[in-house]
Amino acid sequence: MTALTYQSGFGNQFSTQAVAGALPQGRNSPQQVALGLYAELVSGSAFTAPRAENRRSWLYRRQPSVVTGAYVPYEQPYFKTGAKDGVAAPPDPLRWHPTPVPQGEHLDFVDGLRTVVVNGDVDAQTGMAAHLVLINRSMQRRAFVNADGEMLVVPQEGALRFVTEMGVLEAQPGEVVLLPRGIAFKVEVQGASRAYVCENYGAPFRLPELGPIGSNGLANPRDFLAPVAAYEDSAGGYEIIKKYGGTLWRNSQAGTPFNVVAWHGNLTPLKYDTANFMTIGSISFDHPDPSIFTVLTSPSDTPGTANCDFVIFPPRWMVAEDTFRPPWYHRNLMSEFMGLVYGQYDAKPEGFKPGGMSLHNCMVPHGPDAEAFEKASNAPLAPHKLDNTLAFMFESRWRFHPTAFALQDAEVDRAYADCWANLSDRFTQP
Ligand SMILES: O=C(O)Cc1cc(O)ccc1O
Ligand SMILES: [Fe+2]
Repeated sequence: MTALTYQSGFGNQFSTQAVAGALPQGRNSPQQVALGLYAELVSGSAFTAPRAENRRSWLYRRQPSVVTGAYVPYEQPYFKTGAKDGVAAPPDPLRWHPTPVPQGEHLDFVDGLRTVVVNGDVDAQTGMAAHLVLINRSMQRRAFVNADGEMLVVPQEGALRFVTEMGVLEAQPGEVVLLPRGIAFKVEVQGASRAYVCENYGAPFRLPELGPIGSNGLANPRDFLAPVAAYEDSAGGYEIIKKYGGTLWRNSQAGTPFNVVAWHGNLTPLKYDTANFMTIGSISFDHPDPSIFTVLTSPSDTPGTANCDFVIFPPRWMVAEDTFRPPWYHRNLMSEFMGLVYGQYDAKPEGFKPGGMSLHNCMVPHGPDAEAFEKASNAPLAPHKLDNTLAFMFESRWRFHPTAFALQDAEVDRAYADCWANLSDRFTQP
């Protein structure tokens, strides 16, 4: 396998062609595109969105994507959409042990998707879903198009290869991939693989403002990598699975959707290696808010109150003096869904396993388990590296509703609340 080529920079205006002369120069839509190609525009924002938020790309392809078959419904009962597909959210903290990848049945990226929590309303373009995807089979002559939202994929076990209309990307655990709304892709695996997915129905993810941090730091724009144009040459039909308004549809078409010979623009799949995240933390005292770990944010219409923040807890030094260093006990207006890619999470060193998940919804109290509290309250405060660890959080202003799958079929940790039971009343009256 040869190493893939990428182009660097979040939101850049990229130009790429797989065949010399395919990309029009000086205009987007010449009377005749070179090499017999068709021009097609994909808009990821309203035409009139402000320049900083405007996303669109021009695709030059062998056939326009309108050449396809008629859609019929497709059954995938575990792929859910919006708050309406969840059950009443109990006000308890919830945690799940890792769900193994099943071996008996063939599961690709589409059939292996298991929605865990949902909020919002896809028709109102608000909210998101957090899914697990359990994969043991590559998509072959099959592509997926999600008109409901962009997808942020967080591989947890196994490397994933994404063939997209705009080219090919590979990602392994520690890296993440952002797939824009409406762009066709398929996922190839080498063996049993598991990933977390954020499906974002709202405003597209962007880099957070840096405020007093300045012009550098956190996720730097150049570390986001876009693919170069690549097209499939092999003949034969394709099945397209399309998610549209919370319903899945399928069709058959004679050609491949991966027929884009050249493209330019700023709407593109991206990958990002979290090892490149420039982490900031306290160098004096106190535990800062986790917003310092924001990689990407999907804003809502209320300033500072995200539809979804993607936050990571990467390897970092803990040096704060006279401080309880792990997260504090807290209740949060925002709702917190977490996963663990590898290693240990400092607030729950034993109970939260790689591949597991937790849900601390709006105003649900949570914090370090009794063991972590005991340890951190008594540890010598020498500089200490939290190493070989990567947890993440999808944080949303909208309360998450677990799905029936999450509460009935997944590995719910029925004893989760016990992890705080030993936090006894230690008050001593002076
Ligand atoms: O609850 C959690 O584990 C996530 C979290 C981490 C942190 O450092 C501060 C607040 C917070 O919600
Ligand atoms: Fe929290």
